[in-house]
Amino acid sequence: MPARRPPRRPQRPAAAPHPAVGTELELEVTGVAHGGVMVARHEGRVVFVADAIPGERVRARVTEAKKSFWRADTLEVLEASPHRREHVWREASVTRDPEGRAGGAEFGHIELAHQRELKRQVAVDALTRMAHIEPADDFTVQALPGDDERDGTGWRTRVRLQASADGTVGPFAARSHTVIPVTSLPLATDAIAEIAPLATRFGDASSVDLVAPSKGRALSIVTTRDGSAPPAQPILETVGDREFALDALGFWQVHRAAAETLTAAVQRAIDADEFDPRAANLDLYGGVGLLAAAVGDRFGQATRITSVESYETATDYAARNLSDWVGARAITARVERFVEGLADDATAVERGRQRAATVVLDPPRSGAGKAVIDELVRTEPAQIVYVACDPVAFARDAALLGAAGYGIRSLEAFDLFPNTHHVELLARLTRD
Ligand SMILES: C[S@@+](CC[C@H](N)C(=O)[O-])C[C@H]1O[C@@H](n2cnc3c(N)ncnc32)[C@H](O)[C@@H]1O
Repeated sequence: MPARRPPRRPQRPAAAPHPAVGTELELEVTGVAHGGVMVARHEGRVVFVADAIPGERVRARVTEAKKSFWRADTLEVLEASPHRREHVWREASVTRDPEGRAGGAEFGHIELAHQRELKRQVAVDALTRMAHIEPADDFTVQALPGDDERDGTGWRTRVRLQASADGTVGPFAARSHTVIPVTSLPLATDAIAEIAPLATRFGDASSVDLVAPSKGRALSIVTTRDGSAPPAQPILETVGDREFALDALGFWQVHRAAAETLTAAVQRAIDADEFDPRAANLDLYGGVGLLAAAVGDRFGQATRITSVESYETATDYAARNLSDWVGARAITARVERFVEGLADDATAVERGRQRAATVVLDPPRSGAGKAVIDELVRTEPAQIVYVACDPVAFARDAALLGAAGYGIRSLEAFDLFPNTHHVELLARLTRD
């Protein structure tokens, strides 16, 4: 007997867009929010506005209408902020139709020093509101070497171009997956700009990655639509005198000066009096071992440290990159699995080593999260150095750490992503 098909569910009609979507508003922009958008109000409701600056009056079109907030795109600047300037990327300018603006440079219309001030405000707001931590009065977002001279351009050593159905490549539009053809990539390093195939059509590509390592020539790697992985390409990055091997498409800090800046900042953050080279020191979310090497280079040959990373290829490279330290090892694991039961399953000797440990953690944008923080604090490490690429996720984790008795002893912020809204924080935490 043929199998009976279940009766078809009546199809739900597609929800009609909210009547506000598409309407135009005049808005007074009053502040900055997380995520590269500014804050305004319309009839008491918060509207997050793209391509504006606090202090401006703009005409904007509503793109999304939720119960508690709306989103809008700036169409025209009616009263400009003194911090407004011509966008560093012509193809992302507010003078274009919002759907045709290139994404990835959402602060490019703001003077560089003021971008950093807005990033500082976002970080301070997240930390005070979510973690009840008040950064010191002199807390600022620090520029990386060379950025002021180039107005925050020429720093990206990695660029992904997306391919549209007709083979045109370019960045996605600011808030959609529409590929925008562009004639330049101002945030990219000169080496990438030179090889960028912006006028080429790629018949069967889904994306083209451009990678400019600090050693060797820049590479262009095509990923095809059939989903097959491009062949592995080992590259070398240098940080001071140290070399790191990695796969061209593996994680590496994107700004040309970021690896050096974070190495120095991690070395500076660790309190030598709290550091024990024989302890069960950890480098969580370790990539190819950049920050474990920073620890090893500061504290010498006898340093014991375990670098934990989920991507096996990166761990293989990390093992190689950390071979100078006999006490260093790299293991492939998800951090949440690695820390699970770490304290409970340890012997008394191991517990002593855990309590004496320095833990460096550098999670992805979503942060480490409750499960990881809860297990980590059960090991009671002597100090935690948290490298964060998202201030809100960091504030969430800092609140959990605070509840477990770990307070922030030092805090720095770096403008690793000029002309975008992103900011990097680096904090050292110890028990009260
Ligand atoms: C922000 S990167 C930092 C890498 C390294 N610390 C560096 O500075 O080069 C985060 C790394 O965490 C890895 N990762 C992401 N989620 C993970 C997880 N749940 N467990 C372990 N590693 C993870 C990624 O593959 C990436 O290499």
